[in-house]
Amino acid sequence: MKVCVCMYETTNCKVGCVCGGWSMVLLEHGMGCLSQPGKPMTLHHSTMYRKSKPIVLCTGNKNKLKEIVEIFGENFPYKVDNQDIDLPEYQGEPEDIARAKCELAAEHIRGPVLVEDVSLCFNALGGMPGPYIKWFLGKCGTAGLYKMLDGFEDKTAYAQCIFAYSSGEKESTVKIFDGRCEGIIVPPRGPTNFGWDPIFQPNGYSETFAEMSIDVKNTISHRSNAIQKVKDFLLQGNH
Ligand SMILES: O=c1[nH]c(=O)c2ncn([C@@H]3O[C@H](COP(=O)(O)OP(=O)(O)OP(=O)(O)O)[C@@H](O)[C@H]3O)c2[nH]1
Ligand SMILES: [Mg+2]
Repeated sequence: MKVCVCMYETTNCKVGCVCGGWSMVLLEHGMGCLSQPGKPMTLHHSTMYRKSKPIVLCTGNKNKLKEIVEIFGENFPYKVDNQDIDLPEYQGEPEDIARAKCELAAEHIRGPVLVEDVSLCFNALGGMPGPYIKWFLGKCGTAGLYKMLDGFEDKTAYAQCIFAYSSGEKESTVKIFDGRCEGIIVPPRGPTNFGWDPIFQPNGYSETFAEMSIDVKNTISHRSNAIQKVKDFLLQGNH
């Protein structure tokens, strides 16, 4: 990261911002910065948008993409492009799968990338199917997934969404953001257009993800919890 030292005094910034090369431009434009000396700057959103490289979100899942775009919202200051690259997913712990997927995406894109990997974890099964939910869903369907818990009293589960971000720079480390939503597995209810939504009923709600409005899902979901962390990270000037 290039280090800039602010040489201009503004109301908010006196000296020494570490800002990835932006402060001169911004300060010459009279925009100032909002950070404490030595801390990353919070930059003016529209300027960030114009100056920074787009973040490439690598996913082939249109439902995910729709939710991600909605959760980022209109005021998200970075341009996010989508590329449907078929990235191999290794076996292992969810975080390791997301990290490996992100490294492959960064190699391919050679720029800033975000990937997402989702797990549905049944507590009675020690967290399985977890990251393999896609394959279980494909082979057993939602009703079959519910039946997997027939022999267990414990129907509790959690949905986990891991975002992984890489700046795409050589030797940059992958940053992980883990978001979860606790709930129970129920017989399928509601529209069937997105994965296992019909069998996941989040705690505190009487509707499954599939039955509730997308606005409600997007405020409580595993995905929205993870994206909030991604947003906080990026808005601290980390992109
Ligand atoms: O009902 C759902 N509500 C959700 O909120 C949700 N998020 C993901 N999924 C499904 O869970 C598996 C994850 O696998 P996954 O993370 O590898 O996704 P994917 O392979 O479809 O896309 P990607 O890897 O290209 O991003 C896939 O079957 C997804 O369809 C969801 N189902
Ligand atoms: Mg996948």
